[in-house]
Amino acid sequence: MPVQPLSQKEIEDRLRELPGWSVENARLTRSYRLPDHFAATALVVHVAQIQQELDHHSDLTLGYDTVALSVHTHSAGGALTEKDFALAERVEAAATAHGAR
Ligand SMILES: C[C@H](O)[C@H](O)[C@H]1CNC2=NC(N)=NC(=O)C2=N1
Repeated sequence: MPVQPLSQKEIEDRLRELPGWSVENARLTRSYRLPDHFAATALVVHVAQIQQELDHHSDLTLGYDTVALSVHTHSAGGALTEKDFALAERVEAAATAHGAR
């Protein structure tokens, strides 16, 4: 079943539940600072596991002590959908566990 684009109101409501996340260039976006490079790398691996589990994949960028991600739903023509917010919620919990801020 195709996943439906969220309305602007739904997106704004969801964003209120996800501090630090925003919509940039029509993609749901967040960047994190980690304690060191190894912690940042571990978060990337954890996010990769979550993405495989959800079958939904962000663009992920690893820096020295930073991890940045952005996501939209390819199969909805690049719109934001429930899948993007479900991924963001899982990533947010993982990031906290890895000491991200
Ligand atoms: C076949 C596979 O389920 C699809 O290609 C999935 C994989 N990961 C995905 N990730 C994202 N961000 N959008 C998609 O539409 C998408 N589709």
